[in-house]
Amino acid sequence: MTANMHAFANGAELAGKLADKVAETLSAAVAARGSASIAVSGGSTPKAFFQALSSRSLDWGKVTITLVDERFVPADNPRSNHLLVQENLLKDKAAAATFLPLYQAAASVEEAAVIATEKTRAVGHPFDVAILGMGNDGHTASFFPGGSNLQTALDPNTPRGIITMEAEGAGEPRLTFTFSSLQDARLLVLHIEGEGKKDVLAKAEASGEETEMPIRAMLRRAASPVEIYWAP
Ligand SMILES: O=C1O[C@H](COP(=O)(O)O)[C@@H](O)[C@H](O)[C@H]1O
Repeated sequence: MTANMHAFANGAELAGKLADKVAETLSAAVAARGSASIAVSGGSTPKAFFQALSSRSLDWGKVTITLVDERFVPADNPRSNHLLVQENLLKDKAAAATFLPLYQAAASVEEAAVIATEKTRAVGHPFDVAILGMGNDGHTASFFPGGSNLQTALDPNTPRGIITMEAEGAGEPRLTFTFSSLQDARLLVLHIEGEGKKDVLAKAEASGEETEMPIRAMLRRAASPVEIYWAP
């Protein structure tokens, strides 16, 4: 519905300011409801933000962290989003948080999605914070153009939870929270960096099918305003 642009001079400044905003939102959630939840993205962009957030003082013991999406690979795989979070966020002060992984050592990705949905059922009604990324193809979470379950993932009537996604641009089969799970986060952030991503965002903001650039679903239909954090 609404998107607000927050532009910073560089990635380090963005990481610090976003960490401040997220820490403030999580602290307010703990004060208001006794606990807080955050779903974060993987990929190459969020590393500095994770490191900044891990140093912020708040009652991390009352915070649950999960992933927006994950590859169907175990946590020791270099492409695992869990590994990225483990190495960059679940340390320092944030080591006291509870982490709920999406990957499950199940026989199939479909079975893993069912188990992950069950294990994350208690959080995210709505999430206090959801941090989205965006690929150069306009995907967010694992909502890939041409994805096997894309229509279901983007359907506002698909319940909260995790579904599978396979797509040419995705590499491994994926596990992803659905659109309905993420779009009403109390703080909904799109974190992107670089001139290239700014151009992709401009294209996404223009007219066109959601299925061609699935980030459009968030930009157009999310119940919460999308707070865009960008740096060159
Ligand atoms: O595949 C993924 O990529 C996107 C964007 O990643 P980036 O490397 O361009 O920052 C990310 O948001 C998503 O969580 C991840 O699984």
